[in-house]
Amino acid sequence: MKQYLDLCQRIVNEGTWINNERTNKRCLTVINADLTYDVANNQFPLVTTRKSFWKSAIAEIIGYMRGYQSAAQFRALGTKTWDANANLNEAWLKNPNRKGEDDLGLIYGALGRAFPKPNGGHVDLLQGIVDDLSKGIDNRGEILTFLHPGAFDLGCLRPCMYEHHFSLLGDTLYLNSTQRSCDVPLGLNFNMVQVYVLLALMAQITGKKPGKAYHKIVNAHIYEDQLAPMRDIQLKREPFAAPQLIINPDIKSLKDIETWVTLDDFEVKGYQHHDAIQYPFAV
Ligand SMILES: Nc1nc(=O)c2c([nH]1)NC[C@@H]1CN(c3ccc(C(=O)N[C@@H](CCC(=O)O)C(=O)O)cc3)CN21
Ligand SMILES: O=c1ccn([C@H]2C[C@H](O)[C@@H](COP(=O)(O)O)O2)c(=O)[nH]1
Repeated sequence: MKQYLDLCQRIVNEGTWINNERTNKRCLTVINADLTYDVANNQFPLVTTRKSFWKSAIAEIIGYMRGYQSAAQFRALGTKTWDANANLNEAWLKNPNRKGEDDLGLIYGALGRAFPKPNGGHVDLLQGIVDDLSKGIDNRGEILTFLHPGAFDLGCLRPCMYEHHFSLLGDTLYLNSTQRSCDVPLGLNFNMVQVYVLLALMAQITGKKPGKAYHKIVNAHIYEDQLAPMRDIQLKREPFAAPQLIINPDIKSLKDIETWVTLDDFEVKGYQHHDAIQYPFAV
């Protein structure tokens, strides 16, 4: 939590104003941030200086692991966070590749579960990594990537957290996640949870111990209409201790995640937080 608040404060103190054409908003921006999550000791990185809707964040990462391509699938799992990008994003609405209401196109898991091969066919990157790690194999390239520059016009948004690289040291699983663009008040609140849960879940289904997760962010920004509540409300609050995440131990395979897991399989213990703050969302 401290590292999150330090990043927010750093943007407020040292950020540069950059005009963003896609959203037509200015962003106070810094380049490069590195966050670390201690999954081994269950230090769940949940923001405590406002109420966090962590279930939505977990729904998103499960949707990515399942290869979802529609905002309706995300809603059925328990989050509305993809509705605006599917149905209100001007550029996507005009794009002839959009297949109607709720379509997101080739985003995140839709690529990671069926990455097109240059010579035809697809590779299921996530299944390959799960198979290797379960056998104790780390080929120094256990990379789940959602980034395919040739597919940018086939989806509503380029992936923000675009790569997750898993590593084994003995029985301990590590994760390095990379994010190209980060909406710190809204998106990062979720992305920290997702990096943590991805390592915790992958360790659980491959029979490994979770170690640390390292989260690299390149462009970290606060939109102009988010600055006042961040600077004058959220940053004035004292954080509480980190809560703990409990994951249903019956989740034992990727098939389980694909078929029956719901948000009821996740519980947060000891979550003490300040009041909610509603930040504006830039589409
Ligand atoms: N500008 C922008 N920021 C983002 O963080 C973002 C995008 N666009 N587009 C794609 C996804 C969608 N994500 C979202 C979308 C909405 C919320 C949001 O509204 N969060 C509220 C309430 C969530 C809820 O009630 O479930 C929050 O207070 O955290 C968060 C992340 C993250 N991504
Ligand atoms: O997981 C996510 C997804 C999106 N974001 C934010 C980062 C940016 O503010 C926008 C995406 O806009 P681009 O113009 O494509 O960079 O969404 C996030 O923080 N986390």
